Amino acid sequence: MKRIAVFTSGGDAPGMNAAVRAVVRNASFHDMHVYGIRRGYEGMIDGDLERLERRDVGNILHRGGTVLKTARSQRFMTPEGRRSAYETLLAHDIEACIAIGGNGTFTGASVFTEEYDIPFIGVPGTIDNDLYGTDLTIGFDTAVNTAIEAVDKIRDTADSHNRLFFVEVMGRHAGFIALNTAIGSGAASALIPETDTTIEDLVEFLKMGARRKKLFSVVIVAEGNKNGNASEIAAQVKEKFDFYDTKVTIIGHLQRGGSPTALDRVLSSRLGFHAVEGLVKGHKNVMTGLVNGKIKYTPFAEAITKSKSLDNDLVRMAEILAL
Ligand SMILES: Nc1ncnc2c1ncn2[C@@H]1O[C@H](COP(=O)(O)OP(=O)(O)OP(=O)(O)O)[C@@H](O)[C@H]1O
Ligand SMILES: O=P(O)(O)OC[C@H]1O[C@](O)(CO)[C@@H](O)[C@@H]1O
Ligand SMILES: [Mg+2]
Repeated sequence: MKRIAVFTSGGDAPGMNAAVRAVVRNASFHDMHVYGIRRGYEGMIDGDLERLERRDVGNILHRGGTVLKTARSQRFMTPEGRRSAYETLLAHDIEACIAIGGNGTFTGASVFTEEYDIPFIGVPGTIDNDLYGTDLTIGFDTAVNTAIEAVDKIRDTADSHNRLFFVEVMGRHAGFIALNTAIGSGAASALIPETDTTIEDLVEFLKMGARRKKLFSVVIVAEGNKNGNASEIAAQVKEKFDFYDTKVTIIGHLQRGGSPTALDRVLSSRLGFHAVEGLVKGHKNVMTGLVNGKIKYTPFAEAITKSKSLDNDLVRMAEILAL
């Protein structure tokens, strides 16, 4: 294999640049030419790509965001868009692609590789950590660290004013960020999509805290939880229990930016490096993951259809430690 392409797609995640660097450097080691496609599938459709050499990916490992830019592409969802993307790859004699993104990106790759015979290897890059076939995704650790730092600050002011704060964190369909933020910041509770905590349950829990002289409280709300957004939940709780002065903070896209943590830098480097190793060994249409500390290749079909379950022990522990 002589010419490959790499691109980032979906939401950006801290560590994507480290993964791009690892792909380019290892592919160069194997005497391959690498093309960087800008703006994910959008750039693939538009022919927006250029050759990347070793020096082109210097000084990016520590930077957040993605130097290749990213996009959510409506056009790639159509057969016409995917045909244009294929024509771009043909025109540049690209023999394989390395896709850095989340479940949507690999769903797109799966559809594309059923239509066209070009091998793809996936690198899990999403702050949501919602991919089966890897214990961690690129950007998750940095996002959790950012959220915890924010909650530490909220605690100071919540404590000073005896207030109840609802802090909303990202996680479209998954509670990994919320649960880990709650544990790491010592929050009273986490409302996550994977559990069935109702407003009544939460109110009972907060009442118990108040009886135990808890003068302030922080509740972490995953955006994908079943009770609504943080403001809606705050309003419902206030109606049933108005002991605390209640405030809402949405951390939002702060969680997607910033320099990657050490863990994310090493993870991204390993996954990017082994994506190229996978291609060299003849793997195709698989996602490179890290399972129990070891590199594992999981077919796209499994990575996107199987769901990664939350560790129930962590859920139980979070509840007990918060009491
Ligand atoms: N069924 C599909 N068919 C074709 N392309 C798809 C499909 N699903 C997703 N894609 C492509 O993958 C892109 C990225 O997906 P998505 O926006 O869901 O982000 P993601 O990769 O899941 O990352 P993140 O969740 O971190 O934002 C989509 O914008 C679209 O171009
Ligand atoms: O930046 P956008 O396109 O609004 O996407 C936000 C979504 O992307 C993610 O950050 C990553 O999937 C989700 O947690 C969040 O719901
Ligand atoms: Mg996703």
